[in-house]
Amino acid sequence: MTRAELFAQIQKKSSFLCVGLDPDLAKIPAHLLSEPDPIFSFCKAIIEETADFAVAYKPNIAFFEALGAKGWETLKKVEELIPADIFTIADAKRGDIGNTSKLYAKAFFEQMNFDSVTVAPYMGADSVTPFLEFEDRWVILLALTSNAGSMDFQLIRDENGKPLYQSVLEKSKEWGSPENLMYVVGATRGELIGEVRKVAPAHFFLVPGVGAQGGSLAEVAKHGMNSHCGLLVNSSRGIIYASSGKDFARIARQEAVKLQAEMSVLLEQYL
Ligand SMILES: O=C(O)c1cc(=O)[nH]c(=O)n1[C@@H]1O[C@H](COP(=O)(O)O)[C@@H](O)[C@H]1O
Repeated sequence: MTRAELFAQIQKKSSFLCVGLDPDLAKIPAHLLSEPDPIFSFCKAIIEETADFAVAYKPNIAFFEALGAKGWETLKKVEELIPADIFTIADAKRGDIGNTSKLYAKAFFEQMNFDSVTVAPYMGADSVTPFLEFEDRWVILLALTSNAGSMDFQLIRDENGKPLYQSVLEKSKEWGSPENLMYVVGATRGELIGEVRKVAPAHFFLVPGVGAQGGSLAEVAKHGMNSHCGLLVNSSRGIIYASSGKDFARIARQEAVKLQAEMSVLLEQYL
């Protein structure tokens, strides 16, 4: 999917919601456990109920990989089920020496048909650029993550006072463009989102951390929105586990509607 197509979807749905698919056998409603593929049944119901309000889905690969070979089959079926006009993110946080990254890219862009994959920047240019060689496919590079451990490295300052995440942004902008490179910026980072925006004015940000991790959607929009919206805000547990009963999909839909309604107001305000 191109940047223009993604923006068109955002405008059409008045939404920049990414629904995170983090399906855990220990958390999905008990009545699904007797189904032949409980994780698929769960994701299918969530997708069917939320697709009108979401512009992206982000299956977190760990939740599928943990189930072994069957998990990979389920992941492929889930990816194929997502409507073609919705952006797909393989949240795999990959990155390795060049020839290995190339095969990671093939796994997600050829074996499966994801629009994008999350990638860690730590190993540098040759670990990231193989993912950028696929037409209309995207790298979503970890910049400033939502977790407490992000302080350990990402906020370390160099001798000029520049934090490491800023060096990651500046360097990686040479590898791709706003047409094929996004950044992960955690919703829990408040006004720092504005600092990231200064360095990357045109790029999309994938923003996890609203809902279960406590980030504020209004703050994210205030500091992060650009003229093409420039934001995909993810919520996983806050939507998919809003109910553990037989009504889980309907309640997930309600949570998605709530976020979309808030996003619609923010789009009116800032675009
Ligand atoms: O790359 C990510 O998606 C990611 C980056 C980050 O900084 N923080 C973060 O929480 N995530 C992912 O975003 C999702 C957040 O889930 P919830 O906290 O349940 O909404 C999980 O799949 C995380 O792995």
